[in-house]
This record gives sequence, structure tokens and C-alpha cells, in this order.
Amino acid sequence: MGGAAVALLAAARRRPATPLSFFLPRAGLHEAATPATEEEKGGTRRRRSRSSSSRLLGPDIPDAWDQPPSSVARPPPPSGAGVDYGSTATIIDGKSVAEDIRFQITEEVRQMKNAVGHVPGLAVVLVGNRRDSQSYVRYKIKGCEEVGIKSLLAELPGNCTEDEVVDSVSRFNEDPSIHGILVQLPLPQHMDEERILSAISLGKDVDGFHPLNVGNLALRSRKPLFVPCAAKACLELLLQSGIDLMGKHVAMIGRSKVVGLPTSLLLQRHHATVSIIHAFTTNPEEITRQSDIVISAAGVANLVRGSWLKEGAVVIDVGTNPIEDPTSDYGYRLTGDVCFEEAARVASAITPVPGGVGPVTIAMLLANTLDSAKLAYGLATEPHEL
Ligand SMILES: NC(=O)C1=CN([C@@H]2O[C@H](COP(=O)(O)OP(=O)(O)OC[C@H]3O[C@@H](n4cnc5c(N)ncnc54)[C@H](OP(=O)(O)O)[C@@H]3O)[C@@H](O)[C@H]2O)C=CC1
Ligand SMILES: Nc1nc(=O)c2c([nH]1)NC[C@@H]1CN(c3ccc(C(=O)N[C@@H](CCC(=O)O)C(=O)O)cc3)C=[N+]21
Repeated sequence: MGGAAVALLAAARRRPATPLSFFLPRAGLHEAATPATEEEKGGTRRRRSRSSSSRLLGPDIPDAWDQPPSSVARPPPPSGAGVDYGSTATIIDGKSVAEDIRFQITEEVRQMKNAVGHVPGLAVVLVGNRRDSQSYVRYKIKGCEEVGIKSLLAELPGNCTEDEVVDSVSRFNEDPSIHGILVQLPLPQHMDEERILSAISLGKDVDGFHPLNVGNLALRSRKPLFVPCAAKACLELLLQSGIDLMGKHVAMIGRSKVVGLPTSLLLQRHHATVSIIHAFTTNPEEITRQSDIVISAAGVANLVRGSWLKEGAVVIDVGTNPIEDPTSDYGYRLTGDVCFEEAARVASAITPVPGGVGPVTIAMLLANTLDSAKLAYGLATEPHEL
């Protein structure tokens, strides 16, 4: 049986800059299934890209570690209304990439059901009632439904105890129909995130946040069972866009466990030269301006301006930031870390928000869950190549 999305990474690694050919014959089907975006409907269709935390400083670390400079949203750039930005960048279509991955997963789930009589199972643990977390969990469950993966949701109140969360994780650890467990982050402040994430059985850690999976991702001689989904999504979008990473200079903005750290590690496994920018970095613009690829996961709207980019750079915008928008039904809309209109004038390719990294992150969660089930049912003997 062919690998899931992860196998794509492997294929692309062997043949860098080569389009991922087994997706291509489905172009017709894809066109039929994908409704036109608002932009496309408006007749301004852009080119699609189809070609394809541990204490590092020891115990005497200053308190300042926990008090980064305030990272509030930057003031928005001047309104772009009516201005011709002369955008030339290829828009990397994450929705379409995600759809292709889900198609492949659906087929593999069907084959699994025929072969062993079981489908993969994902359990999601949601603590508290943050609206953004509830939405993200909904997307994950909807994604499971679309590809035939069984999903279970454990919802706990925000004032529950840490032990109750660990108990919930333990029950899923023991359930043989569950192959992936995801604890939605952030957890309420009174909880020890590290303890809860470490309670997830290594073989079911489809988020890839277990310290052993993170450590194995960092070590060249080792292979993690699972790589965090947002990191895989960034790599997938770059590789599917035909971008060869070997020797490329990548600026990674953010160093969190969820995005920045694993992405920087995965990029190094693909032989990129990685500069990590964080809240204490004094010269972020200088670093990004020297970079062939800029990946931003700071959670700060409008952080990356057009002037931060080298001509022709590739921009992957992971940031998903709600900003007030009285014209929207909900009173807010999502925007990335990158000032899109400015960046699109300078970059050669860029991911939009929404519709860029996000949908691919969800698809990667489904891929990791499928991979876990394959290992559990003896349909694969070791993790995919990264
Ligand atoms: N599209 C997707 O699939 C996903 C999107 N996201 C989005 O990505 C963004 C980041 O998420 P996450 O990593 O969980 O967030 P965290 O808040 O955990 O991490 C943010 C990182 O950005 C750094 N940072 C903050 N402000 C600045 C700044 N002004 N300049 C440079 N670096 C800065 C921080 O530095 P320091 O370490 O010094 O504090 C930190 O390393 C959010 O918008 C989130 O919603 C997240 C996951 C998936
Ligand atoms: N244990 C855990 N694992 C995670 O992977 C994890 C997490 N906790 N906590 C929160 C962050 C955030 N995250 C996103 C996933 C998908 C979209 C996504 O699909 N975004 C859509 C927008 C959807 C909309 O319109 O609301 C898009 O960009 O097109 C966004 C953000 C995963 N995270």
C-alpha cells in the first residue's frame, strides 16, 4: 500500500524540486470538486501553484525567559483599497493541496477496512470553552468524517483537574480502536502541559509533541514516530511548490513547540540553513531580508512587511490571527503574520490566510492518524521517511 501524505515528503526528498506526480492525474476531479474562491469568482484568478521547549541555558536562566517583550499586533499597514500592488507572486493553494491529501487518505482508509476490517481512530481532548479551540476541534472532526476516520471527542470543563485530563488520555491510550490522541492546546493555565502531553502513549502521539518524538526529530541518527502537523504542512507546501530546500536559507519566525521548533528541525533534516527569529531577536528584518524562504509563526498580525523580504523569496504564513472586522458576520476575520498585499509584490510565492497552511495542517493530522493505524495493524513496519 502506498504511503499517506508523509510518503509525499519522502518522494520529494529523494527527488527534490520534482513535482509530486501521483497527485497530478486527479487534476480534472479536483477542478470539479473545488468551488471557485471568492477571488476567482471575481475574475481576478491568480496563478495557482500546482507544480507541483526544555531549558537550554541551565537552571540559572534569567527570569526574563518567561517575560518576552509584549508581542501585540502591529498597527495595520496603510489601507490597500484602490492601490495596485502589482502582485506577481504565485499563490500557494493550501486548500487544494489538503484536498488532494484527503483524497489519498480516503482511499487508504478504504483499503485498510477491506484488509483488516478496521478504520483508523482519532481521539481529541478539549479542555475548557475557548471559541478558537472549539472551532479548530470541529475542523479536525469534520476532516476525520470526510476521509472515513473514526473520531471521539472528550470535552472537559476548564476548571477540571489535571488528573482528570490525564485519566481521559489514559482511557484513550488503552482503547485499541484509537490510534491517535490529540490534546488541544493551549490548556488552562493551572495545568502542567508537559505532564499531560507526556501521558499520551508514544505510539498514539499524532501531534508529535511528546518529548521523545521531539527529541528524535532533533537527532540526526533518529526518526520520530510522528512529526508535528503544522511543521509537516509547511514542508509539504514548499515541496509541492517545487522548492528545493537543500542549502537554502530559511528564516523561521517563532520557536514554539507547536510550530516554530519542529519546523526548524524538520527543515534542517532537509538540509536547509535555518535562522530562528523569536521575540528577543533584535534584527528580524535583516535576517528575513537575507532569506530565500520566510516562514512566520509568531501570532502577530502584520509583523512581516514587504520591506522584510528579499525579491523572489518564498513566504509561508502560518499565523492565524483574529482581527476586528465590522464588515464580517462574526465581527472579526482571520489574518496571517504577513502583510499579504505588500509581500505578494516582492515574493515569488506566498501562502494566503485563510486557505494556506491551516487546511494542510489538518490533513497532516489525518495522515499521522492513518500512519499510526497502519503500524498498529501491521500494514507498515516503521514510520515514514520524513
Ligand atoms: N495554520 C496552522 O496550521 C497553525 C497556525 N497556528 C498559528 O500560528 C501562530 C503561532 O502559533 P504558536 O507557535 O502556537 O504560538 P506561540 O505563542 O506559542 O509562539 C509564538 C512564537 O513567536 C515568537 N514571537 C512572538 N512575537 C514575536 C515578534 N514580535 N517577533 C518575533 N517573534 C515573535 C515567540 O517568541 P518567544 O519564544 O521568544 O516568546 C514564540 O516563539 C498563531 O497565530 C497560531 O494561531 C498555530 C498552529 C497551526
Ligand atoms: N494539540 C494541538 N495541535 C495543533 O495542531 C494545534 C493546537 N493544539 N492548538 C491550536 C493550533 C492552531 N492550529 C490550527 C489548525 C488549523 C487551522 C486552520 O485550518 N485554519 C484555516 C482557517 C479556518 C477558519 O476560517 O477559521 C485556514 O487557515 O484556512 C488553524 C490553526 C492547530 N493547532
